[in-house]
Amino acid sequence: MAPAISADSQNVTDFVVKKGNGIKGLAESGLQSVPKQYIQPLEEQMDMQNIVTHEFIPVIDMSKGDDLKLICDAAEKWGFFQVINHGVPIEVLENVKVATNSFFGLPAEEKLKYTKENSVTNNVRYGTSFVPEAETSLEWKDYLSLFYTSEKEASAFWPKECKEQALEYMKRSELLITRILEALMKGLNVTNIDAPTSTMLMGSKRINLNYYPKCPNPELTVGVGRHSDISTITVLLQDDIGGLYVRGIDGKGWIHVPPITGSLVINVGDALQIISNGRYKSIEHRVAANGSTNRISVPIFVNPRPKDSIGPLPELLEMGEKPIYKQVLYSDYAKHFFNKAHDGKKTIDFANI
Ligand SMILES: O=C(O)CCC(=O)C(=O)O
Ligand SMILES: [Fe+2]
Repeated sequence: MAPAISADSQNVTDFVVKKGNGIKGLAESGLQSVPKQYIQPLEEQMDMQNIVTHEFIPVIDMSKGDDLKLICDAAEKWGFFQVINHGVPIEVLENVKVATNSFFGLPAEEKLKYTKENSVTNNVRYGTSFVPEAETSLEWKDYLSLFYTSEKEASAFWPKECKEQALEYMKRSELLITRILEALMKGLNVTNIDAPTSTMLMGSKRINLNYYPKCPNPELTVGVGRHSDISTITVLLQDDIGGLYVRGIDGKGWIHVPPITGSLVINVGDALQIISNGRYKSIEHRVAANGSTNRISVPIFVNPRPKDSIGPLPELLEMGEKPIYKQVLYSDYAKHFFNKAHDGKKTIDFANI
């Protein structure tokens, strides 16, 4: 099939970014090769020589009663783990995947209503890549990002194709999130989580619906470039396709996070690395593009509130630890992250002392 649009750069940007077709629309137009703005520099392309196959991120069974130490050890060593028997019903997970496909299945003119230019609220955003205006190479991904403020606002503004399912997934994950954060705090000898600590750990939430269309040259581009999340923790639902890679513990190589039906991937974000004074690690990760099939994922980013100031917990400093991060306003930290292309672990330098 001939491409519906010419490969001219301006045309591609117009079609994908401005007209709301997304990279999904472009991929479905029958394109034979990735347009040049999607070609990543050689050092960012996925090199299969760099895949570590003898190491695995832990899988923790939350029903066994021995999860506390396993969670803390995994967060310290790997920054990533998967949980099974976590209490979030499988139908809730299946429903949010179906809803993700429903949203991205909408015609471009419907999705266009939620772009940065058109959305009636900053808290609902449909977009493509990460920050197209700041990136030299684009990422092969479309997304819908939903910042939760209240049930009322979500009911009024979230797209009807995914509103209920996304809200249900968020609500049903709350207990799991609390349990994991409490375990992580216990690991730091913080047993009394007071109100300010609680809001710093989980005062706000953002849910993203990610869509990675099938790609004609997956080796040349990326689904998501190397980055660490800026959350305290991220709860990620992925489908059964695979493609998420996590930096190995020695900083070398990439470890695949294999899809496990019914599981959720948990990772530490920069905010928790800062709050824990470097004890828990926010590990770099990336998503490969796929040459044979579409992929979806649905992360919940558990965050401080924008107006919260974050820094190493006073309890740690009182125990004699020397702070390695300063206090930063979370909204400043987030702004720093969202104003530039993904750049691995560099974001956290913003909070270095
Ligand atoms: O799609 C995935 O598996 C991960 C996505 C991701 O890293 C992110 O949205 O921050
Ligand atoms: Fe991420």
